[in-house]
Amino acid sequence: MFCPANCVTEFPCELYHVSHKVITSPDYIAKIYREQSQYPSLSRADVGPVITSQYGGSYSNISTEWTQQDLERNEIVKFCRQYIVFHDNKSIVYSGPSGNCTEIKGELLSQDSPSGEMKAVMRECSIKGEEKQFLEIWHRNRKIKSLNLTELKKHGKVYEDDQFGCLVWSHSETHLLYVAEKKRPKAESYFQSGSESTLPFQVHEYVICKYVTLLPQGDQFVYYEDWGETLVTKATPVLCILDIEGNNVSVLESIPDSISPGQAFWAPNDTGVVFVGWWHEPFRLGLKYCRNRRSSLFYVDLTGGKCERLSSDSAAVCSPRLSPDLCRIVYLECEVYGPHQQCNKLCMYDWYTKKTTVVVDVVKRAKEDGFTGIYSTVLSHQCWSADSQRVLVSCAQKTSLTIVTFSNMGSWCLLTIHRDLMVVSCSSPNCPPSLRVGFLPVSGSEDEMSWVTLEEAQTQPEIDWQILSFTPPPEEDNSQYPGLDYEAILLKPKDVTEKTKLPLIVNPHGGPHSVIVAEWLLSPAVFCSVGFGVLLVNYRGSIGYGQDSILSLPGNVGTQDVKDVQFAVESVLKQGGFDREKVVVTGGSHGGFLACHLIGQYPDFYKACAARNPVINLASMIGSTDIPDWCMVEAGFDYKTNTLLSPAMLEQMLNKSPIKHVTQVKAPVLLALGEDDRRVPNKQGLEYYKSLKAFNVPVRLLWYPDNNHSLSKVDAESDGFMNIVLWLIQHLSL
Ligand SMILES: CSCC[C@H](NC=O)C(=O)N[C@@H](CO)C(=O)O
Repeated sequence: MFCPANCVTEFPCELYHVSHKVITSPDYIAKIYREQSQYPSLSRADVGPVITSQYGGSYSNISTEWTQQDLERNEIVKFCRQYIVFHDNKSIVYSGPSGNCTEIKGELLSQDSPSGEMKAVMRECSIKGEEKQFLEIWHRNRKIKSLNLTELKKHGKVYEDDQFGCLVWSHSETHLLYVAEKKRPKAESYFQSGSESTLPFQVHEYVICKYVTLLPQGDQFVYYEDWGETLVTKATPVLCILDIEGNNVSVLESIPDSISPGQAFWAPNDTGVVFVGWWHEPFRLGLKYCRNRRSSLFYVDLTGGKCERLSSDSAAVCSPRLSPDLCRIVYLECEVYGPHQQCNKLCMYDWYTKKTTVVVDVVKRAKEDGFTGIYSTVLSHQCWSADSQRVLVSCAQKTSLTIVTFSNMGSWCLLTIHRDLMVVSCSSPNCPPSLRVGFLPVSGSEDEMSWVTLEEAQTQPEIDWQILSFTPPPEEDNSQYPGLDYEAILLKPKDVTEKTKLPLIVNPHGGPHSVIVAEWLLSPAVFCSVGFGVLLVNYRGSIGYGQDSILSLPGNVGTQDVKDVQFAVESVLKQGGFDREKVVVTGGSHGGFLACHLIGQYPDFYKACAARNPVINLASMIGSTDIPDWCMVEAGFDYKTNTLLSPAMLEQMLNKSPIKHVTQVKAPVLLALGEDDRRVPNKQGLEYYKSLKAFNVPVRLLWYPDNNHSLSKVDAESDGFMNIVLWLIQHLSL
């Protein structure tokens, strides 16, 4: 085998180990990528009912779902694995896998019934080339029902997304609740309708066909507003109920026309349905990554059909979860508009007294206990302790993803909790996700938590990482929000000799109100294994550091965030170990905005840049993105749906944009754009591409058809990674 560091000696050679020269062989880099992309992520876990064996011991079955890139098939595969956990309801006696992995195909949604006796599956499959959706009921070892929802024509496609979608058993296990697109009347043209002679008669602009359905003529090309990035096929959701015994699907009609329902579940005693309703008037704004959309909790009574609002009508809510004693509902609430992700309140609605209390309030700044607030975008579907007294929330706490107080390093994500048996995914930048279980200790003894590992993960011995803290220099302090610190995660190859000077990749996250937590991250891990240092910066404005940090950024984008990143990089360079002549910057979306700002504002500092779907010009983006409010808020204005843009506002947006500095840019730029990006339309990247060309800056543009903002399809992600790493190697002359 040849040395991946491209020297002539036999591998592993001294050069590779001692000087940690960057691996430059594309084949070898691809090999590392392939290996590290094979570590799967945990996407879900369900705990079955407690079973008492004939020998008296108790056990629970745990079913887990994982996802993994399949580079050969060019798709993300989903598979499941079962485990058995023997316990005494307080501690685990014995545990282990109860079989091998099985790939899951065609399942849009699935849910076990509360007793664990049955399972419902929403399945999509192709029959004679046509996509059909089925709702299946499984009982023990057989499928007892398979309802062809497509043929039934009660509604359009079923919603399988995290925003609206659900598949929920009634407490009685007789009905199933789900969300689907509202049925659209098949529109006819005025000229190419079936045939005039077969149409019986015409009433105004409608045609009564077969005396039953109204077919609107001329509506064929009417625009349906959708819910934006990743939700482009979703416009008008409706709540649907299947009566299992009667094989009957009904669509709930009594929901106000001005709201779109989702995240539904059955009310206590199955008297009705509780759901989140998003207001969509005067028009829909994108929902993906946008927690700040006006929405409330509603209850629709199934006997009288009355629909009532249970929470404030001027807030944004999500993730309502009913307690095991069926008495209370907890949910997350935050402000409407403003930053897209914010610190949440954890609210609780008492079903019987109809009173709402705030369990955890917004945290402006961490107090002595260090708690920085709740930043989750979703609560685990099962998040209550068995006694309905405690709620478990996993959320960013600075750079850690933490479950309440149970961990300090790395990231812990609660997958589920059932009768106090918790299932978590646990990872860190040098260790892929492992699966652990443990019983929630009694209240007050949470520190005594002990975990059992069901699925071990291999620590990557070549990766070292640490969390760094920064205090901005006095001239960069924010006078309105003074004294805010921020952090970064630094990954570097292990066992580097003292003399070695590593190249450094700077990577600020997107959002900007998001965070990079210390979890397993594929690209940084591969960059590090290839021989780069990687600095992931959580500049002021990131979530997980208190609401004040978030609020410090709008109006200051392009300056405060840029300077925070630059200060972090300079501080790391001062520590030594990195080559200041070999610093490059990468980023996606707002991270791409920062990357392009950095090469414009520090033209001699960065030697190359790679940006995925970057925001380039706020003024030209506001008319085409699915979230125009983002452009106004980040540029420092309040958003109203009826605001008319003035030249002064557009000027301010332009002044805060990377395009403003394009004439200074020297670093060669690699752009990766998604053809179907609705969030940062590819015209943004194209605008930059043309400007760079005009100013003779080397630029290469990668265009990914059938990809949206995240460029996360397997071929786009893997091709993007290889192109980026080779672009950086080329322009650093490694
Ligand atoms: C109008 S696009 C604003 C940037 C975008 N924010 C929200 O969607 C962004 O930076 N997205 C991040 C994720 O938060 C990304 O990495 O795509």
